[in-house]
Amino acid sequence: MSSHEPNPDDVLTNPGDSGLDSVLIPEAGGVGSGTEVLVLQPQTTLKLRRCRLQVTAGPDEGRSLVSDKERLRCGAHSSNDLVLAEDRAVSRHHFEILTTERGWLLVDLNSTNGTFLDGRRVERAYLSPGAQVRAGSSQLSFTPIDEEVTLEPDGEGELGGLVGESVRMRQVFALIKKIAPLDVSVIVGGETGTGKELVARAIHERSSRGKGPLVVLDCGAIPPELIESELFGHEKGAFTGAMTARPGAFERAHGGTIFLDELGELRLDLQPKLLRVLENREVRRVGGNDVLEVDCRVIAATNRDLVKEIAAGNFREDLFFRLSVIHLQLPPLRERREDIPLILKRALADPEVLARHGRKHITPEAQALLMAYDWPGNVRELVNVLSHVLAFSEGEDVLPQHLPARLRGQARELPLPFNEHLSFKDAKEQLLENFEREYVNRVLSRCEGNLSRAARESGLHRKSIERLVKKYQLDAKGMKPR
Ligand SMILES: Nc1ncnc2c1ncn2[C@@H]1O[C@H](COP(=O)(O)OP(=O)(O)OP(=O)(O)O)[C@@H](O)[C@H]1O
Repeated sequence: MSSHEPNPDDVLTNPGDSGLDSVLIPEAGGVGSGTEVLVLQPQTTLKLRRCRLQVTAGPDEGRSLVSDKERLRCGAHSSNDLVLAEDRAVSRHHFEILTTERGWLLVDLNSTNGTFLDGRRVERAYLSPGAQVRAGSSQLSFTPIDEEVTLEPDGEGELGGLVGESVRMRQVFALIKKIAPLDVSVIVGGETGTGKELVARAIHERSSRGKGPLVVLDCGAIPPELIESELFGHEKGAFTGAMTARPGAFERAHGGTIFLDELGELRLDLQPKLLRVLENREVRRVGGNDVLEVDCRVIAATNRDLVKEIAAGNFREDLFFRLSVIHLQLPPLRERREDIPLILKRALADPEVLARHGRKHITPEAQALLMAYDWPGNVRELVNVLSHVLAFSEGEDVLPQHLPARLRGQARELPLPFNEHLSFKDAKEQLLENFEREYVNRVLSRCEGNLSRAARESGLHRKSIERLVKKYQLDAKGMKPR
């Protein structure tokens, strides 16, 4: 795996930090030593791990493969990723290359004639760039390819059910489009109701597995004693109540994607079992003897800070490492309030809503209250409030009095959002920074990213606006009308 050179303008932080969009690029040594989290800002680059395997001599000379798979198999059988069909001395499944936390691991699959690395027979060995592998009469050369992709906010204000025109959501859309075709695991973080499941669906639908199944398993909602059989399935009579055999979520997701919601709730003793499935791509049903091969992409969601959970001993670092090839953090709604009008507009234009409630209009006063509220339940809460309002408001106009009391109460006396647990100086500094960021963001959005106009309207010097834009890494360009 490549080492990541941070750009001086990048901000390094923890994935749990207040909803910053982030791409996590695990480094050798794992979470404790050197894991970097790169805050995804406009024009931030995303590093992708790929490798090339090329047959340089032997009957299949000229064949090659570029892959981003976590496990890449090579052999004579057609089910391998790289098929050496002509070489009679190659076994059906000869060797595989695994992406591990320490690098690319070459593993011989009990081949008849052995696997050789740089001339020496090996069972397991790490590959370095340019390594020469021999299988049967074939010589192969291995090259890691680290691709850097620049991610700019997407031009669209929605993607697969997700709505949002804020720079941060459009960055999320760009990231989804980029990573969907890659067959890598993803962890989606974010508070409850921020759209983690929608992200998983969008990734699945845009991947090569999109026509296959998407199996959703909520690790937090299943009784602890059933989770193992839900994940891996069970045979008839495996435990009291197992009247019939049942395939588990992994088996049902074969050829598609498994979405493990609330991964942070998964019991510690089950975590090694999950890791084993991910590494071997095989499951054994509870009470069963047969080993079943499963081929599915894993997307996991959590609203817990898994790095903190690892430090507290509640989550296994190796499992986290395995799953977090890409870590996408969704921002809470209160940090992208500018998305609220579009979410409301889309919801009101929904044909079902129109058929049931007719045309509705949210008055500017009601919209101001909706924009001022903090939405601890995020978009889910917003959608719920809207359905409540539609059910109880008569006439076309939605007025402030139609909104739940908690929204009206908060706007009357908006508390100063400071943290009293910090020292006075630090709390004041944090409050000021939040104010600066929010103020400049709003002025720039209003002025469609035009710095001179924003300077005029705010009474600030253009240089000061530029300094603040840089300090908070705001995307003035991305605020242009689309
Ligand atoms: N950006 C968005 N645009 C439109 N609707 C959204 C958006 N984000 C979430 N929603 C809606 O909010 C609700 C909750 O979304 P979802 O289940 O994906 O959230 P979640 O983060 O997985 O929640 P939880 O952590 O509680 O499982 C759904 O009704 C979904 O359609």
